[in-house]
Amino acid sequence: MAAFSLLPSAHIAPKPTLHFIKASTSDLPKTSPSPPSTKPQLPSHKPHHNIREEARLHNAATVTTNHPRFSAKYVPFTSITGPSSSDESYSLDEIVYRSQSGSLLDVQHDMSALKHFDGAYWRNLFDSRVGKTTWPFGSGVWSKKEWVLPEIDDDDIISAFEGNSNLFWAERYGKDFLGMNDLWVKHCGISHTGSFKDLGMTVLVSQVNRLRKMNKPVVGVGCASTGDTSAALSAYCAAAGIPSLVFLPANRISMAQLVQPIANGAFVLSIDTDFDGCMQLIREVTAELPIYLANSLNSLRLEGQKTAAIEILQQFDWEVPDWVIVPGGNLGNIYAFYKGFSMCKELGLVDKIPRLVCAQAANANPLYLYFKSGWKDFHPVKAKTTFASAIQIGDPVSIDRAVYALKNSNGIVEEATEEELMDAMAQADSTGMFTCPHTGVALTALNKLRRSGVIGPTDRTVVVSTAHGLKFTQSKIDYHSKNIKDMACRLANPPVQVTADFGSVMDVLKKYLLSKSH
Ligand SMILES: Cc1ncc(COP(=O)(O)O)c(C=O)c1O
Ligand SMILES: N[C@@H](CCOP(=O)(O)O)C(=O)O
Repeated sequence: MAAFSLLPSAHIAPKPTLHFIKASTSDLPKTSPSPPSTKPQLPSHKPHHNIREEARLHNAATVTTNHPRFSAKYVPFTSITGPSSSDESYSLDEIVYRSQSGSLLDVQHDMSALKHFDGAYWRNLFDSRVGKTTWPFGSGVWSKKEWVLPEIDDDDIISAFEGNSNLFWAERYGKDFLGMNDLWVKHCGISHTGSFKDLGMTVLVSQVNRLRKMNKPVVGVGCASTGDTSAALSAYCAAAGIPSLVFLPANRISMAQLVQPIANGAFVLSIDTDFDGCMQLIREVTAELPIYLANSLNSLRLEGQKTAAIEILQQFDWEVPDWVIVPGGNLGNIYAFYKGFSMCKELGLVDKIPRLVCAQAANANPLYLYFKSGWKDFHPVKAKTTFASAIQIGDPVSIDRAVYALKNSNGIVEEATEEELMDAMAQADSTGMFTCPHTGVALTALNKLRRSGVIGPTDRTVVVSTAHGLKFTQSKIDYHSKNIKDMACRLANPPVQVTADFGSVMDVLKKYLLSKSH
């Protein structure tokens, strides 16, 4: 059989007023459970406003009221304390990525202001915004604006109405392969640029837009990338008219990922090193030049990414799943999920959080090794080539965030070999999905935990699918052509070559139908 290699390889309990800001009448606290309307009522003789103008008019028609002032700031973060309550803090309008001691930063919200409203209020508010086109709340991220970037002007937001992604009931996959009846796949890759990175990038680029309007020294925005961060950055910057610069490890990302920033007009550097080398370079460059850092070292990104967790709860009508499994590389996303779930608990939308599983490729597994050591020894690794190329990362910048998230969610770390992740991806595809290899890593983790009995048959489990399978077609072609060294590719389903005559076609069809009849 010839191989088919096509390509080169609310009810509001009023509380004492804190600060006062201008808020629209529709945002006034209500004593009834109904959430505020998010749709401005415009005079009928003004039908030609676009949604951004509608929001502008709506915000202009505001009154001063006893609405608490929501705010957020950067604070130092460590794996032991999490976000610190020390005196060190920075405005989100400062350009800062690390604390004085060199630790990570976290965006800390004024929780006492948010607690001015109860859980029912927030649930109703968020639910009221789903499925609308109201600017900016039609976005799954900005529908949670008060918890994301509360102080940004709606007019400064750059959004592609990202989020609101499908939570897919994996009925057949769960039943046939895992004996599970409540398995779900959160398709974060069915998104504007084909990965979950859109969720964070809308926040980061919106804040950059605001900083530039404030005349802060930001000439462009840059990132190191294994392909998805760069795609999202270049798309959002292109939409905003802001220059973007991307550092890519040469020959280590898929063709589809490479073409995304090129098409969106980014300044693309293909560098002869791996992702960790690119990350080091972009950190040095952004320390010297007026280029804003867009990697998840910048905690703004995680504010957007955390909304996927809130969205999962919302999609389950605010019931908490037992498990959420997330593939991990630079390790920002596992913390983002933890933060989203934790905020929902702290603000009374739910009463617990799920157990988190972070899944790594065995070829790039520093977190897994750390976990297995009982959190004793962390050592960066030299990441080896993996089909899950977007997580080929050996020295994750968010290691401390991941450790904190896992320790505080009774979490687990699992790993997947190349064969395991490719088989899992093919198996999921055979039940109607079209997954990426990183989702294959997460599915392998599920498989292992299910077989060892850690995850039970009726446990409600969500696997986070982080990118669209269409970005990784070459790996699927290689698999289904059985064109991978030292891999059985046991689920390969290559096309059958047949001559163009009725008899030959009938022969192969009969053989196929026979094989299906028992
Ligand atoms: C498709 C995909 N899945 C998973 C990840 C891992 O996310 P994180 O780096 O936040 O751990 C990335 C990027 O790193 C990615 O691009
Ligand atoms: N997979 C990422 C790697 C960088 O992660 P980030 O979240 O720190 O930007 C990518 O697509 O580049």
